[in-house]
Amino acid sequence: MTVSVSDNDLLNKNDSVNHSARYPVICIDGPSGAGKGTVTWRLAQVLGYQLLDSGALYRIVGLKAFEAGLITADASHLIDESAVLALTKSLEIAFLPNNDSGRVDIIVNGQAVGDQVRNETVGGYASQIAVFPTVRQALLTLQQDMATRSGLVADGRDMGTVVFPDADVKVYLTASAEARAERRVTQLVNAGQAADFDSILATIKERDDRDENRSTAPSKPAADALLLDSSMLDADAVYEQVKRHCQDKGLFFNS
Ligand SMILES: Nc1ncnc2c1ncn2[C@@H]1O[C@H](COP(=O)(O)OP(=O)(O)O)[C@@H](O)[C@H]1O
Ligand SMILES: Nc1ccn([C@@H]2O[C@H](COP(=O)(O)OP(=O)(O)O)[C@@H](O)[C@H]2O)c(=O)n1
Repeated sequence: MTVSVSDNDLLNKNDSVNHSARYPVICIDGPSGAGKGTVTWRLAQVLGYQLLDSGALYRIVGLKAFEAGLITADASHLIDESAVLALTKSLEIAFLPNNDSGRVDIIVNGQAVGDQVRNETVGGYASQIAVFPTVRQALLTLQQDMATRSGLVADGRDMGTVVFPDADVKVYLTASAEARAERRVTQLVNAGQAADFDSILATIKERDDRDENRSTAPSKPAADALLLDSSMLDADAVYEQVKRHCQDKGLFFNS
């Protein structure tokens, strides 16, 4: 697998203040719906850093594994790890930051992958293949390589624990499962789609359970992470707290 990122205005804006050979890395980990993507995007924009949406990598592999018949939606049969690994290695992925959506667009083997990859079902596929150590290993160095060109804000489950253990800033963003399910309902309703709170809550809890209890790189706070519960905070308040923490760790903000 290869991953590339477009050289657009999101990248390297802050290069003038980063003269060291090692670029700053900010890790934002936590469960689904905690608000990681929202604060990651804003930090990347303000700081001019590159953005790593690591969940998108697992989502792409999960979707392609489902399409290839390697996994089922109900996680009912034993998955062939070596087949998922071979598929992972065959993928060429490009990320293109999209200012309209506040997310990265994803190109796989030259073809744009639509919004489908962001839905809850594909999140479930992702968490099925994310348990495999060999698949995680195949994704490791290409994630780490993204910190060699500019500052990086990395969003995921194991950014602070496994991928960037020496990161300058680590945040573990949580919220109650109910608050996160409510956000997903609002998101779907705003997109004109039907949303059932109870089934979304059940799906979120199932994914939390799989992500937190797998043996390789489980979702958990790094020992040196700031723990932030966003249940009672809006997105601006979360950003301000994370920004303050970054400043405490020596990162410079122009605005
Ligand atoms: N602090 C917050 N309070 C309420 N809603 C939020 C907050 N942060 C993000 N959201 C909204 O919740 C949804 C999920 O946020 P997102 O950043 O995608 O979470 P994650 O990346 O952790 O899954 C989005 O619709 C987003 O606009
Ligand atoms: N660093 C990461 C990122 C995601 N993942 C897996 O990929 C799934 C989708 O991640 P995501 O970050 O896109 O999900 P959301 O938090 O946006 O719902 C997670 O539920 C994890 O199973 C992972 O194992 N490690």
